[in-house]
Amino acid sequence: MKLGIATRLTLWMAVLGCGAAGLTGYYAWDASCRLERQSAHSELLTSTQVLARRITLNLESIERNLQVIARLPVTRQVLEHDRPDDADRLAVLFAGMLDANPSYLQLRVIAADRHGLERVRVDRVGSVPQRVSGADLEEKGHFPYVADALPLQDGAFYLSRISINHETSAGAGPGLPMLQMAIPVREHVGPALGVVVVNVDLNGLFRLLAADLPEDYQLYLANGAGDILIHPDANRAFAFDRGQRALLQDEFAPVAPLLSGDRANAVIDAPEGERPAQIAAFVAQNIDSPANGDRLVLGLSEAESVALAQSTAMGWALLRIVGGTSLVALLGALLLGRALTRPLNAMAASARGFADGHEMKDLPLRRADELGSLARSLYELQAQVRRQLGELRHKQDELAHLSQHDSLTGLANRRLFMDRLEQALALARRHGRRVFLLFIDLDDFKIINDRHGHSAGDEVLRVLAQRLQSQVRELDTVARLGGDEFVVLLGDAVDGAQASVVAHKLLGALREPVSVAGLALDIDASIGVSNFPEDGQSASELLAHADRAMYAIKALGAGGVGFIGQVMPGDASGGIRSVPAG
Ligand SMILES: Nc1nc2c(ncn2[C@@H]2O[C@H](COP(=O)(O)OP(=O)(O)OP(=O)(O)O)[C@@H](O)[C@H]2O)c(=O)[nH]1
Repeated sequence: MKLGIATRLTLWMAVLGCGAAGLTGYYAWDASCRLERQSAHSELLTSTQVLARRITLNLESIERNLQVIARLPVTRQVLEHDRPDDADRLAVLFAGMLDANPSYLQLRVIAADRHGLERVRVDRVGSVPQRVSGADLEEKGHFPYVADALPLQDGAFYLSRISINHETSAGAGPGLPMLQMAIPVREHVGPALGVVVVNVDLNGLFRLLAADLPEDYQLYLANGAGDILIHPDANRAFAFDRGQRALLQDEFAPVAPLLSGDRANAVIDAPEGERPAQIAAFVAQNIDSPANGDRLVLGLSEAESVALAQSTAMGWALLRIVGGTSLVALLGALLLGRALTRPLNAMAASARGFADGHEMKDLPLRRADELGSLARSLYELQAQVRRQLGELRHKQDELAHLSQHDSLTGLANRRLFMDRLEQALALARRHGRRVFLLFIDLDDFKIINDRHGHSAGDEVLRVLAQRLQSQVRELDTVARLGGDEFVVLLGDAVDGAQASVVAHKLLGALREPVSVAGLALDIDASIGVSNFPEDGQSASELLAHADRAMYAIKALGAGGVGFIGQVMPGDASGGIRSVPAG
């Protein structure tokens, strides 16, 4: 199928318009996605770093609280003297501290002697601090938070690994992920009297720390081996406690350098797998204590769809804009295509009309653009073609005239004369009319040429031709057969008398002197007359008889008019009858 300019133009413009709008939209959306992703990376990393810093600060705060308790005189007195009053006062303090610190599960003072007997202990039961006393107090000397903390220097503290609390006898937090911190209590010098121990609820601690983070952030925590401690999917946390293994580096491979200490942080674009695509940031945080150090890896993640929500919304908005722009481009292309092709079609129709002989009209001549220029060119072309056609017709007319007329005198030539004679004979046959033919030959014309020159002879021929023409009527035909021979066809002469009158009138006109180059030249002529139907039936027959009559007159030597047809016996002219003038 052949497409027109309008269709092709429309398609091209539509493709270009839609393509340009689509590319612009795509690159704008892509740039927006990249910027928003970078922004999400940066926000996540900063939030994770802030969270890690909060952990450190929180642990420092816990340590400070324990230091304060360890240095209280009442704490030492409880350990040294085991007086109930002191224990009561310390228990009230512990209850107040549990109230003030929701992540504290348990606060205890444990003696170094008596196998590490708990002296003062306050547990959190539900949300209420509750003192444990009397026979419910237990010996804890064999637990690391006692055994490892007692030898510590003043100011140092013990920090347990994060684990699930399996102390079945413990009044608070059984089965919960937990962190224990302990500080020795001593006089200025000498061995420790005991330890102050706090059990911290890990989940509670992180709930507090992460309370002001956006809701869609998900928290990860792993120990130095990569064991997951906190995970959005609770089933993956503390897998080692159930004899399984769930490692953060298995889920997020780029975390491995953080665990080995090669890197401090990592930002990850986790592709879609078991869960939707995520953006995550991880920070390694050393938890140093004189007794045992550990490394924690803390992470925050956000679903990519949430992180890039604005870009997604912008993508849809861009899609609508691109769709609208494409529609406008399509309409514009359609209108432009029509605007361009309508005048072109009109011009094409005009040109076709011109080819069929009509004048070109409705051309957009006043337009200032290329179409206007094309229209003006067409208009000029039309004018030129018309001019040239006119000239051609004129030349054709000239040629036609030349082919039928004598170039010297302008009279009809032999061909035209014979045509007219044939026509006249046909009419005469049909209407039963007569036709008279006069054959005129100038006498001694050669002498004029010889004496006065050929051009003078020409002038004489022209003058005499005009005289002949002026003496006959419009229906009659005067022709020059060549040289000094003329013929006259009398179209409506009815009889010989009328023909004779005309012949003598012509002879008289010829005999008038002709002025050439200041000379008055006398001319004479011999005229032979034949007529249809008496003297012949055909044109050539009539012409030959008129010629014969003319020669017969010429032979008499004095010019004049002679008729053929009525043979006069004994006439020396051989049937030629000389007709006297008038
Ligand atoms: N100037 C001029 N002379 C012509 C033209 N055509 C023929 N002639 C001359 O006309 C003359 C005709 O000569 P002829 O046929 O002998 O006739 P004539 O001299 O009139 O003699 P007769 O007919 O016997 O009276 C010749 O000299 C031709 O050269 C022409 O177009 N112009």
